[in-house]
Amino acid sequence: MTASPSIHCRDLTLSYRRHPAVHHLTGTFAPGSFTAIVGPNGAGKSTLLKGIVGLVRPDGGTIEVTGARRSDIAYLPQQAALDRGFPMRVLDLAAMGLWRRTGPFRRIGAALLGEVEAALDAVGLSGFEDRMVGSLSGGQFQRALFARLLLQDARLILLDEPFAAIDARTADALLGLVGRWHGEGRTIIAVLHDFHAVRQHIPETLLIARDPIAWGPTSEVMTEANIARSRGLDEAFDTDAELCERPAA
Ligand SMILES: Nc1ncnc2c1ncn2[C@@H]1O[C@H](COP(=O)(O)OP(=O)(O)OP(=O)(O)O)[C@@H](O)[C@H]1O
Repeated sequence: MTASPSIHCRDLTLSYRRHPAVHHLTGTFAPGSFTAIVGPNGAGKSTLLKGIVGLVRPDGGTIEVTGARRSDIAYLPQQAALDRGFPMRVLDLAAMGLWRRTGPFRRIGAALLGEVEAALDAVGLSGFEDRMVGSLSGGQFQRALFARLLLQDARLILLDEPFAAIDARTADALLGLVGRWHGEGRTIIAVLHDFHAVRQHIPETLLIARDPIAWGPTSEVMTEANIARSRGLDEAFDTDAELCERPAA
C-alpha cells in the first residue's frame, strides 16, 4: 500500500459570498488518522469537507492534500444531497466505485462482478443486486453507498453524516467497516452528530463552530467546557454579519 494521505489547513477561511462558514482554521489531519468533525448545525462541518474535495475554494489561507489527488478522494455527501430518483440497480450503483479502474461506460467482466457482489455482501446487501435504488430504505441506500466506497478503495475517505437517519444496527455495522478501513492505514474524516459514538470509536476530533474550538485526541477535545463554548457560537453564520476582515496570519 502507498503512504497514507494527510491534509494541512493553514489559516483556512471558506465563505459563501464572503461570509465565512469556516474561519481561520489551522491544523493537520495526519496520515492514517481517523477524525470526527463535530459542532452545532451551521458550524461549517460540511463546508470544510467541500473545501477539502475542492467544491468550495478558500478565500483565505490554504488546504494542502498530500498523498492523494483530489480526484482520488472518496467523498460521501449528506444523503439529502443525493438524487435517489435516478433509475439504477443497486449493482450498478456499487459498481460505480470501480470507475477509476474500468473507466466510464466499460462493461465489467466476471472478476470485477465478483468484487461488486462481495462488496454488497460485506454491507449486508446480498440479494439486492437487481433492486432499483429508488426502492431502497434510507439505511439500505446508505449500505449501497458504502459498497461503492469499498470498491473505490480510496486512501482518503470523507463521510458527511454517514449514519444520519439509519438504525443503530446498520450504524454499528458501517462504523465497524470504517474502523477496518482505519486499520488498513486509510485517512478518514467523518462529520458526526452522535457524541457517544465519537467518544467510543473515533480517536481524533475537530470541534468547530465556524471558528475552531479544539482539535486533537477525542478525550481532550470532547470536554463539557469545549462543547459549551461551541454551543455559544451556535448558528455563527449570519448573512448580516460583518465580512471577515481579519488578515491571514
Ligand atoms: N451554498 C451555500 N450558500 C450560502 N450559504 C451556505 C451554503 N452552504 C452552506 N451555507 C451556510 O454556511 C454555514 C455552514 O454550513 P454547513 O453546511 O457547512 O454547516 P454544517 O456544520 O455542516 O451544518 P449541519 O450540521 O446543519 O449539517 C451555514 O450557516 C449555512 O447556512
